[in-house]
Amino acid sequence: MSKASVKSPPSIPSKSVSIVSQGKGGEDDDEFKTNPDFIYGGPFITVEKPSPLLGTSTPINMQLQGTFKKSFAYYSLVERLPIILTKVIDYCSRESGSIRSSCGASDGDLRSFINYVSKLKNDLITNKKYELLQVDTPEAKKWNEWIEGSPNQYYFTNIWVFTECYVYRRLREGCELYKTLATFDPFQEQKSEAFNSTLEPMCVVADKLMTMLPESDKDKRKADFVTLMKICLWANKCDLSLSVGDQVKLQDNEHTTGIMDPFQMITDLKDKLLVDDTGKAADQIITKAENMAKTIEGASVTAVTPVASKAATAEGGEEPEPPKIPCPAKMTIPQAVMFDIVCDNAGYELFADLCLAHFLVSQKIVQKVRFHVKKIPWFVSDVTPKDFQYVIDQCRSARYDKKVPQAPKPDAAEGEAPPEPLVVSADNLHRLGDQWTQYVADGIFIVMSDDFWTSPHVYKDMKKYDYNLYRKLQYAVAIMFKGDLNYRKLLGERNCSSVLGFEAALQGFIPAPILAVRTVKAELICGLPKGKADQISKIDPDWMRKGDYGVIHFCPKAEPLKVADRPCLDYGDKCRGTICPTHNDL
Ligand SMILES: O=P(O)(O)OC[C@@]1(O)O[C@H](CO)[C@@H](O)[C@@H]1O
Repeated sequence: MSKASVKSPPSIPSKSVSIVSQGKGGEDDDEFKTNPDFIYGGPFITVEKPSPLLGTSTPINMQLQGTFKKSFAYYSLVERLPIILTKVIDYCSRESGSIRSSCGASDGDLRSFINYVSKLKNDLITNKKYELLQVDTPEAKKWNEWIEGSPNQYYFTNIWVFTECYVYRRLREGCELYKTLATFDPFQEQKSEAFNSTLEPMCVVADKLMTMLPESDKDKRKADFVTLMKICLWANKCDLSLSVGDQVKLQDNEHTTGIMDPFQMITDLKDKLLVDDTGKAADQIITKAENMAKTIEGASVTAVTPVASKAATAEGGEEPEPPKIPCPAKMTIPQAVMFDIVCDNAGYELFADLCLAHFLVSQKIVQKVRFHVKKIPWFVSDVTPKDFQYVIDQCRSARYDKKVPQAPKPDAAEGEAPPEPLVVSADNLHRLGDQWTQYVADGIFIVMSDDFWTSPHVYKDMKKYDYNLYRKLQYAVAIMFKGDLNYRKLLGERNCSSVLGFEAALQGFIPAPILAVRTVKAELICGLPKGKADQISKIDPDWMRKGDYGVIHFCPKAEPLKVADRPCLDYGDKCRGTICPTHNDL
């Protein structure tokens, strides 16, 4: 069976880039040389400075950083991220005509953007100090506070996740600086190509999902829930940042049937699923959802309905004001049973998430699903609100037809008709796309894009930086965090012991029960049996860098939902104590 076409990074990081020193560093960095950034005793005399880098991998319990030259963080900063930026530059140069006409951007704007990205790339590879954002928005101001408050403000020696997020935020600023490029997504083309290249597995999953939607008995419902979590897991292989923008081919199992079948992939990759909490998660989420539904129903019977007030319309008539709900800061019972998905990649991975969401709604396990996406283009293929709409629209209109003739059975009688060919078509994909459009219109699928998801902060600090979002997450029956970046943030970007339990690894971040569904693409992991990590390292020393292995952790614990000790942040003065204007996301 051939492997996914994700490029394997070398285990020894490249030596092609020499990084300019900015601080005190380790002794064992033999290749480190500085550029002559000042002239001492004559021109072109190289000045040796102590290197800030260390020739080690990330020590246990340290946060991941480019400082450690044998780590994937270092390799990513020295090789992958510069390639991603170079591809943006190439794309803007190659497609300048079409970009200019679709955005209405001038040649000058596009050239300035290209220069901005080139400088950003140069600053990264030469380990310059971060620059502050220039755009004047409240969100950019917050970023500047975080940068200035950061104990280390250099690309390689700050925490890896901070630097990576900073680079994507800067890339965004490169667009924001030019009005005509304000909505330009430099990764749009790659995301569209990725979607088109996975139509076949989407059709296969759509066909099977149709059989999972009618109300089913307890055992089938659980089995289907488990299967869909695993479909979601392996869909996380489709990540264009790990592949530096190259298209990712899912595990190739076509040789068996002539069709790329994600369900077969679950069986094929069984041994690569290192932590499998799916059974426990399915049971506990279903039970919690049933209890929550009863509580909500009970509360709505006893609740005093707020008096429907009337507002004067311009014509002098009266119009009922939109319904009001209890202030989220005071509310201790959710308005609906909701499942939250903190999304990762667009394309096939988002499609898989939508399938799970559809299943949960159809089986009446939950009433709503909230999708948390990124407000701006992020880590190449992360979902933005536009991508969310794009994936649904493309499902509605996709064209796919494939007939695969099947070989006659070896024991077929003479003259027996050959088996029917296998047919893959987009018919069910269209149906799903239509249904999802309706779910969005009806507020059953809710798309949220809070700024926090594109901040550099790890999740144990969410309460401190975005209490409001933390509070909203508390209303969920469970939250599924997708992918590697979310996993890194869940674990605080810390190289904890691989045997540390998932709950302990979360360091107190438990707004609701958490389901982490991630293929392993960075050097941190928890919840493994003793000796397992070493055993896999012997088989493949680079196993944590390629997305070949996966984990599905579940932590059932959640912080109890009490009246908040802070005021309503969403509506400020408009919040009248216990009643707030409608939240469309609660
Ligand atoms: O979150 P995702 O899409 O699963 O992975 C994101 C990712 O590609 O980006 C990071 C480095 O850029 C790695 O940790 C990880 O491999």
